[in-house]
Amino acid sequence: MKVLVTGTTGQLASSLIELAAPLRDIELIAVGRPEFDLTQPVPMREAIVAARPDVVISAAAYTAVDRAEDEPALAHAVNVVGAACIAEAAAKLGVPIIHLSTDYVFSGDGRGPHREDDETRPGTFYGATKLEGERAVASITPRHIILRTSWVYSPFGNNFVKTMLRLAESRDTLTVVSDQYGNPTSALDLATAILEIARQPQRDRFGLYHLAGTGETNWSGFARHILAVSRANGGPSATVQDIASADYPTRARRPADSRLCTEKFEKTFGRRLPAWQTSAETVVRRLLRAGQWPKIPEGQPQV
Ligand SMILES: NC(=O)C1=CN([C@@H]2O[C@H](COP(=O)(O)OP(=O)(O)OC[C@H]3O[C@@H](n4cnc5c(N)ncnc54)[C@H](OP(=O)(O)O)[C@@H]3O)[C@@H](O)[C@H]2O)C=CC1
Ligand SMILES: Cc1cn([C@H]2C[C@H](O)[C@@H](COP(=O)(O)OP(=O)(O)O[C@H]3O[C@@H](C)C(=O)[C@@H](O)[C@H]3O)O2)c(=O)[nH]c1=O
Ligand SMILES: [Mg+2]
Repeated sequence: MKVLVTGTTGQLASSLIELAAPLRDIELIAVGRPEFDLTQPVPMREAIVAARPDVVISAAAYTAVDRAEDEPALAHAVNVVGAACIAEAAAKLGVPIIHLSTDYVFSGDGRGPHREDDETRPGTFYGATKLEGERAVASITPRHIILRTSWVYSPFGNNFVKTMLRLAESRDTLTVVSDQYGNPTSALDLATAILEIARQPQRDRFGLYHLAGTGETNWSGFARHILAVSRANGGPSATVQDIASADYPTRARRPADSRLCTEKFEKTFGRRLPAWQTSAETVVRRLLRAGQWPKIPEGQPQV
């Protein structure tokens, strides 16, 4: 079968490309920049229609959480208008779309784990555009599987794991917020589950689901685990000091508790993602082997 993913260098797109490469039954096509830009979504939509995939995975998004506060129009163009255009292509072909969304649709002021029908109230512009994007996709085609995931890391692109390894190279102590709770998710685990869903006939499984790594932590707990694994494998290490969000000012205010309840996904699809600690260990070890943890994300404070 032919599976099309939007985005070419994103964490999830890269994971899908890597995992699908050896599979005989899946031909994976990635569409994205520089050829196609979601701010000009019509050519992208037409290219998708012309490619005639059996399923579309809508993974590309504007993901710079802080920068989105200052570039609301761009974030909206990509996450809402762009996502809608991708859904139009899937609708025109009559094929399912698997669209990715985020835990940041929740304000995080209430207690998690959040269920799919819990009240959404994004506190960031990124979260607001992702929520509007979900709604646009759902209104355009009933054949949608919307997956809200969280705290994604991988050997690819920019992410918190790479940032921690990078900072630990030059510092003895890292200060990391300990009052924001969530579920770290490996993009490779996510991609594995998505390819499995893509293979199955969808029928009555369309809808909205939460899908994230099993177990929960806060950012400092995540950092501590990353650096413990790194240290044990001869990589950079540092002491992690807990701080409050108030002591780590950022342009966008992150949710305090955006933990996701993944029960609905488990009941419907009969699987859950591995424990976040196990998957994080796999990714850290792989990064250490490759000697790679480049680039602190643009627009992020580099304390
Ligand atoms: N990262 C995270 O922590 C989380 C992500 N998600 C969601 O999961 C999905 C996948 O995220 P992830 O793989 O981590 O994202 P990344 O930030 O790693 O990658 C984003 C992708 O979107 C593409 N993109 C951004 N702007 C445009 C544009 N104007 N035109 C075309 N493509 C564009 C990028 O393209 P290019 O390759 O050209 O840079 C890149 O391929 C997204 O929908 C995201 O909202 C949900 C929860 C957590
Ligand atoms: C680098 C760093 C970050 N932090 C804090 C800032 C923030 O509250 C938290 C996480 O930082 P980041 O900027 O890496 O994470 P952030 O960009 O907010 O990650 C989010 O990205 C989007 C795309 C999503 O959809 C979310 O699920 C989530 O993964 O850690 C520290 O406390 N110390 C540090 O040294
Ligand atoms: Mg970030």
